[in-house]
Amino acid sequence: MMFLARMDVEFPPHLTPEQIADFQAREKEYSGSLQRSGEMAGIWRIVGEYANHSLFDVESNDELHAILSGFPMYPYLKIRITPLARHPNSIR
Ligand SMILES: O=C(O)CC1=CCC(=O)O1
Repeated sequence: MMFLARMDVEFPPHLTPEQIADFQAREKEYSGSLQRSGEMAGIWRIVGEYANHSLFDVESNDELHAILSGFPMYPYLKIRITPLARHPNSIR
């Protein structure tokens, strides 16, 4: 099952730059492992925003939820999910 996620990052003002850098480092590690295992098929920065579009290839809604809630920055992410189905005109 393919899902498109839009994630907007909203850090609260009380976090220090060091705390933010730590979240970003842990996020990069977790995201990298999901990309290497294939559950995260890609991630793109949305130009001009602290936000991304990511593509997930997972077995179920429950698996997607577990993956998303495992992101270290999850408490600071506003996530919108679009389930994707194969388009009849797709040649792949
Ligand atoms: O877009 C970001 O920087 C936040 C993020 C969520 C998943 C990821 O890899 O980065």
